Amino acid sequence: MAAVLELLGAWPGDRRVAVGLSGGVDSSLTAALLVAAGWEVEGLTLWLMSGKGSCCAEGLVDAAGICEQLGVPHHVVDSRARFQDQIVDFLVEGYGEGLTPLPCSRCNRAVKFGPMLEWAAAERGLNRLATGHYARQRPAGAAEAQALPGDGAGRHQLLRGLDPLKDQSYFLYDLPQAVLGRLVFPLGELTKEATRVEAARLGLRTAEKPESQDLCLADHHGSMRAFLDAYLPPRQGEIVLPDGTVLGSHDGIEHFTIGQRKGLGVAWSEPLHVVRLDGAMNRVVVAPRREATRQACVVGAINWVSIAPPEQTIAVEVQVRYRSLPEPALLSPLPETAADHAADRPHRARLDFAEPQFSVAPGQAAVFYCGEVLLGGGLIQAEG
Ligand SMILES: Nc1ncnc2c1ncn2[C@@H]1O[C@H](COP(=O)(O)OP(=O)(O)OP(=O)(O)O)[C@@H](O)[C@H]1O
Repeated sequence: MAAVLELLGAWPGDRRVAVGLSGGVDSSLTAALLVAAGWEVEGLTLWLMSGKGSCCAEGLVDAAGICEQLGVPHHVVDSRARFQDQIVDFLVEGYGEGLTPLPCSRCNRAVKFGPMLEWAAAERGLNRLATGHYARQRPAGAAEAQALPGDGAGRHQLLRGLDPLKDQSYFLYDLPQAVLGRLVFPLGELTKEATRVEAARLGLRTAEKPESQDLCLADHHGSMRAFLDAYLPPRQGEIVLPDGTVLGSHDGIEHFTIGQRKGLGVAWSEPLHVVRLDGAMNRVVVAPRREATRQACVVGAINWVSIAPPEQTIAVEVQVRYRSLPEPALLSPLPETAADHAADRPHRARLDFAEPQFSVAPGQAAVFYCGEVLLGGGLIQAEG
């Protein structure tokens, strides 16, 4: 803990900071550490959803309680409309089209970090934001000289959190440089275990709160299935082999994901996996495992973080899911199309995996690393 306090104590420049408080133990300790290191802290909670539960009313109360305990101001910003528009509607639309959309990175960019920084600057004159994410940020200039497969000059770097089991850098790949340069992640240096121990030692009232699920919407609705059922009416369709042979039926493609084997409800001579979700035909396509891997994929809407957009093929390690292991791949930039050019994330690339990959799901993020440094990331595109 002494090392974190030392790091925060030596942080260059402005020591006034808004802390994003969810009411959980991670953000509580983040605020407590910054206070202990002598920073001027104000708590900021985004009200994301109506209802009870730790993500809603309960979270707001716990966040207010922590601020009271630490003797710092607390602010609540009603962001329910933005969350509904940017996350809930986006998810429902994506699942309906047969994607496996990733809400968290989008939420961090469009709902949390950008809007929190804007609010803090406009309303409180605070230009820095801290959160309880397990990731690390190295300000441009402070970045240690390190061999990266691209030009990292003048860029703020994003690094994995030191706890390999909690590292959340994957969900932060889409943050723009202007945002990254204003962030502080005190917990990136800690393990989750150390966070719990320190929160208990400091007597923080949220120290014993149970870990939330990876996805807040699943927490809120009880399960992902319950969330989807609330928004998408059941739509009966077929489960088929790639040649069109009908093996069974389903009640909505949104309940399946690429690579899934269990719960298909079809019998075949060998185990089958979901290989494609066909939104137009409302079909789930299944095949034996050997047909469920991909040697390559196209990634779009890339956000380059710790290096400038490369002009040539580079070697990276890539994660195609939050919980997947980093795998070696070659990344080759693709020419921009007119549609790419119009978008705010114009860069696309092709990934050639060293080994065939399983569970490469359109809609999920492919995030590129060089060791602990997050280089960039983008969204896996549907085939063809
Ligand atoms: N509604 C919110 N308002 C403000 N900041 C938030 C909110 N939700 C999350 N955050 C910030 O993002 C960080 C990571 O959020 P995540 O949902 O992954 O929670 P977590 O890892 O369970 O953390 P915590 O224990 O603080 O809830 C939090 O630690 C907090 O700083």
